[in-house]
Amino acid sequence: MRVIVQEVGGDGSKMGVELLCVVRTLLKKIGRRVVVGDKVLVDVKPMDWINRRGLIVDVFKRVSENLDPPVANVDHLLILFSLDEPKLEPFVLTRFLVEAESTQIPITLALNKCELVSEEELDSWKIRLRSWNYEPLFCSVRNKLGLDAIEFNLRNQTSVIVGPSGVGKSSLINLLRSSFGGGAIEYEKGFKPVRY
Ligand SMILES: Nc1nc2c(ncn2[C@@H]2O[C@H](COP(=O)(O)OP(=O)(O)OP(=O)(O)O)[C@@H](O)[C@H]2O)c(=O)[nH]1
Repeated sequence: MRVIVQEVGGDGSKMGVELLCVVRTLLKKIGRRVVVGDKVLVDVKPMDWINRRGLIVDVFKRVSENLDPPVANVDHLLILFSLDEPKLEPFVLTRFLVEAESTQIPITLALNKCELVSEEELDSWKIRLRSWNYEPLFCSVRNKLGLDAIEFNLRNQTSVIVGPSGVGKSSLINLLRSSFGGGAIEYEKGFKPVRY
C-alpha cells in the first residue's frame, strides 16, 4: 500500500515522503482491513527510509467509512458530470446524487466541459438543478474555466471525485495537481479520492 508520511516523532524532514508498505499479518488475522484513506501507524527501520519501505502496524479510528468501494475518512464528495461528451443524463445524475446523499457526506456538484454547450443550455441546467436544490459549479478543464471555485471547495479536506466515465475526473485531478500543487491518489475508475 502507498502511505504518505504526515508525522515522524519530531522529524519534519520526512513529511510527505511516500512509502510502499505491507500490512502486518496480525492485523489481517484479526480482520483489521486497511483501505484507501486510512490513517495508519507505520514501522520504518532506519535502512527502510532509503528504500522507502514500511510495515503498517495499526489503523487509527475512522471518521467515515464507505463500504463499496472501500474508502475511509472522506470529508467531501465532488460529483463531476460533463454537459456533453458524454451528455448529461438527468436519470444517471439523479442516481449518483441519491447514492451520494445517502452517505451523508457533504456534496459539491460540478459540471464540466461547459465550453461544449450554448449559454441557453447552461442556463436551462442551472434552473433545473436549482429546482432540485443544487447550485452546481460549471467548469471547463480544457479551457481552464471555473477551476478556482472547485479548488476552493476541495481545499484542506479529503474528497472523493465521483462521476461517470469520460467526464474529466482524471483531467481535473491532473490539472489541479499541476496548477495548484494539490495531492491526488487515483483509486479506481469512477471513484477517485483526492487529498487536497
Ligand atoms: N471538451 C472537453 N474535453 C475535456 C474536458 N475535460 C476533459 N476532457 C476530455 O475528456 C476525456 C475524458 O477525460 P478523463 O479525464 O479521462 O475522464 P475520466 O472521468 O477520468 O474518465 P474515466 O477514467 O473513464 O473514469 C479526455 O479526452 C479529456 O481530454 C473539457 O473541459 N472539455
